Amino acid sequence: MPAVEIRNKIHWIGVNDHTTDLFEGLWPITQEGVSYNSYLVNDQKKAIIDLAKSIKVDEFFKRIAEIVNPSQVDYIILNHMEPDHTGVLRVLRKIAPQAKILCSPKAKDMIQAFYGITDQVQVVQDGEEVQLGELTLQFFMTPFVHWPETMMTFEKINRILFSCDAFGSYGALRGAIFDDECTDLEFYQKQALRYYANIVAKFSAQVLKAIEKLSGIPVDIIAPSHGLIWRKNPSIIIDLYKKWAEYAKIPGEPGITLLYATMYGNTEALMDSVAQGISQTGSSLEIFDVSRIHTSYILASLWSKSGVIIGAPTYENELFPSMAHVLDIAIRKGVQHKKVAYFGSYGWAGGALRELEKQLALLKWQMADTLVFQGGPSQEVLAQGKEFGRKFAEMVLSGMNSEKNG
Ligand SMILES: Cc1cc2nc3c(=O)[nH]c(=O)nc-3n(C[C@H](O)[C@H](O)[C@H](O)COP(=O)(O)O)c2cc1C
Repeated sequence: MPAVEIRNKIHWIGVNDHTTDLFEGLWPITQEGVSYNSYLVNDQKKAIIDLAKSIKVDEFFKRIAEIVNPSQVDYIILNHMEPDHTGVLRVLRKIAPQAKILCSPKAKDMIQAFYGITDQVQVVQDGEEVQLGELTLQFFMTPFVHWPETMMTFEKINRILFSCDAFGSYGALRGAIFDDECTDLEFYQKQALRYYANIVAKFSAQVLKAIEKLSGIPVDIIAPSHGLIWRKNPSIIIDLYKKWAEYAKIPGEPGITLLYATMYGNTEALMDSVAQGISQTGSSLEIFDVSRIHTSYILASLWSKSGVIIGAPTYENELFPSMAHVLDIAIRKGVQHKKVAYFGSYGWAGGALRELEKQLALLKWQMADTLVFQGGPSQEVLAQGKEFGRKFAEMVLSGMNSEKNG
């Protein structure tokens, strides 16, 4: 996709990545892709704000060359050191050795550690400004959104906030780079939530701090490093980020994530009854077979919904491994404050619940109900399952004030 003018003298010079299967080596993007948004300010001085992953080197330099000769770049602004934004730095340094790298105090050592670059690195302080001619860039430290060295860059005349990972999403750009040109905002909002739950959620307290810190700045356009540029309605993505960051402190919106795993269909049979019971209440419901659906997608649901139902059989005296894995990732990502219920089949002595309770203690999720059964579910157990789902969903919908009953 060729460079796109955002405002006079300011261009998007990003690249789409359709070949990386796992973002950060972990999160699937085979279907969705991702963009590495980079920006060129072509004033008396020329500045590039954030770069791209090294595999996109050819395309990236072609994009710069559409606007300026890459050797004439004066400033390279690194908001964040993660290699999806800095991977082409060594090449750019070779092409434009005179260009000054501007970065946060914490990023200086990291530039040396990641790329062996020490000269022409200039640290900027919180609030510091750099005049490029008509346009002025101002820097704001936003630590841990997403790494400790992260900062954001604000162009004062056009009021554009180059926010790096904050307000970003998975999803390659499909021709439209602006929110007002995009015919499928829902796709990017969904991918923004998945991106948030996978990558940013752990730092929700710092996200809220950053939003609060920047609230006094008159922002017209949010230009993140991944996904759409929000120029018509930046408040949409700001409000979503605020809401998602708050979910680190509260259970989330009323609704249920139903996770299940099954070897021979016994637990799955009960899952259908449980889902039937839930659906009678009108509660929102997302169902995931945890052995087949990647945790990346499950985390988005877990992060945003207040209730979780776990259906899994006993496996070698413990919880079924793929369920234990999902919950382990939820522990690492700090998914907390949920109400939870468990059901599952066992063959002779059970044991899944024992291990689950250890994980729930780490998650600080509150167990509301359990339903364990031996072998296949009888008609009676299926009826109990339906009731179990209905009762739990009603509790979730009513704000989850009911006491523990399992
Ligand atoms: C590899 C394997 C290990 C199992 N380990 C246990 C166990 O330790 N304790 C137990 O009570 N049942 C155990 N079972 C039996 C299952 O829990 C039982 O078959 C259950 O009905 C399976 O539910 P599903 O059809 O939903 O997978 C095991 C089954 C398999 C295949």
